[in-house]
Amino acid sequence: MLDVTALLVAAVVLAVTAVVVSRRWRLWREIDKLPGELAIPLMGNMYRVLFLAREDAIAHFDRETKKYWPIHRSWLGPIPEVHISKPEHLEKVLASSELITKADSYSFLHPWLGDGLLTSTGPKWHSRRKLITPAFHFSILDNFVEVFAEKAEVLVNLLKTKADGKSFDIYPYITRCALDIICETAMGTSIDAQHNTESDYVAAVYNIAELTIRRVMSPWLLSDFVFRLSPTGKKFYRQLNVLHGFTRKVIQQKKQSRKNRKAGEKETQFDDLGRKRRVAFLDMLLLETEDGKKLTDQDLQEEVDTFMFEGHDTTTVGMSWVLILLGHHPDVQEKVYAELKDIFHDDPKRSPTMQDLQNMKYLEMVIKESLRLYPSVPFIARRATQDIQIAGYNIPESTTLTLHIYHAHRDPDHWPEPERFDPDRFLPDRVQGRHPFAYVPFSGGPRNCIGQKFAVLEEKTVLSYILRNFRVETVEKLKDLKLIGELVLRPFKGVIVKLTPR
Ligand code: HEM
Repeated sequence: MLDVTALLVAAVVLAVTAVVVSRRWRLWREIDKLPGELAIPLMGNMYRVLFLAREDAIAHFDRETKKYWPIHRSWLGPIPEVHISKPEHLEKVLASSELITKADSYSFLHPWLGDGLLTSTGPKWHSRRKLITPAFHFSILDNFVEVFAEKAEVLVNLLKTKADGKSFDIYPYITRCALDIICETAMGTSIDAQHNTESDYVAAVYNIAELTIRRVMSPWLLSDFVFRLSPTGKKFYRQLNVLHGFTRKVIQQKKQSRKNRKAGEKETQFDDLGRKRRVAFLDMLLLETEDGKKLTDQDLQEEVDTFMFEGHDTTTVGMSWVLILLGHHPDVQEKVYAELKDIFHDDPKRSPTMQDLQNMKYLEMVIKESLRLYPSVPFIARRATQDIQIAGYNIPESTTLTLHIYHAHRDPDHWPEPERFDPDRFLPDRVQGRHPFAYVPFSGGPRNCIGQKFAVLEEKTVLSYILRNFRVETVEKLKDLKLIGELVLRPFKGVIVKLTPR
């Protein structure tokens, strides 16, 4: 009897092994038809990046992508990854309503963002996206212009103390301004990060991104068990408690105040600081919840945390690159200034209205060209949930598809002289006829960025404040800047500028 059982177990183990091996064999055979560097068993191509300095990684990926242009493969240990850079090939993935599942690497964001809009997939993502889309309606964004302006004014006042022609890193100033903006618009709460630089919450937002990156770059921290026990993991979870504790508290307070209002308690038109009350994304989500579309506290927290994550680093680097590029191109900076003078001629100190922001046509072209050359999110990744044919190759299910937004924006077939900064590329007649996936800083298709209009309005407001008040110069040459593309694309050594008052 024992022999029969043992035989059966052995047969099952053999059959399962045969299926796994044949699947791996097929995967390996298909993937290795694509060009790419020599891969070694188990390690794949990781040997090429393991000892690479952080600031050299982008240059390395750039060389590799150009060498095998327009498509190549690499192996992250046993995991195959296909790199896609041509707009026509990006379209195949991004436009698909099937290929909407994020790559496994996004699981590093799970402890922080849970299964929110950025990381979820399938029916959960569909229903969330439908629910959240109205929160980004134009009328809601209109109510945020005042917030953008209020925070930008604080920024300009702080920068006045630095505008002595000496160089300094403007990046932390812009980060704190963007943090103030997203806190107020997402949660309706003011942390005043710009004055309160020592706040636990502000430090936690900073640290959590840094610790997430440290984990991604350290293969020995991949396992949750090991990570939790490591010093990096312990620090990570301490910071996570601060972040989640804060958002949880804000959600509870908002819910309570809505309950009080329903119970007949009259809410004043003004908040504790004497400012007119504004609607935040969280209010919109709570409204949806009261309309019967149930979102648990956990769901609300995931979405608020996702806005906090996606909504400040991305715009910070976006604005930083505009300042760097304008520092290198004083002629373009003067054209932007002339446009701003034209708009605000009656009162140089006036806060912008939505109409003013819409009139900043040239600044918008500058922002777009800057996002072309330096897209805030240079690479995104999906998991192939089915076989897919690209450039004559069959890419099997379960492969990681890494989409190089950075390289699509430099494809010489679509962008003549791709390295040249030229905002006129976005003149209406030059945009016409361009491939729809040649320019995708906000991704494209069904999983594009829900916050893109918000981002451009915020950037226009803050940049217009800075440029109305200061002339910006840069110190380092563009070609000497080393980039890092961890979560967002930024200059490794900060954004060093000189400001002089206008
Ligand atoms: C210049 C600024 C920004 C850039 C360049 C940018 C870029 C992107 C990109 C490339 C994606 C796709 C990510 C992926 O597929 O992995 C994305 C998704 C997303 N972005 Fe943005 N983003 C910006 C600002 C914002 C802001 C301000 C918010 C919120 C207030 C926001 C919220 C989101 C969300 C929630 C998603 C996930 C959408 C979904 O999957 O349905 N983003 N963004």
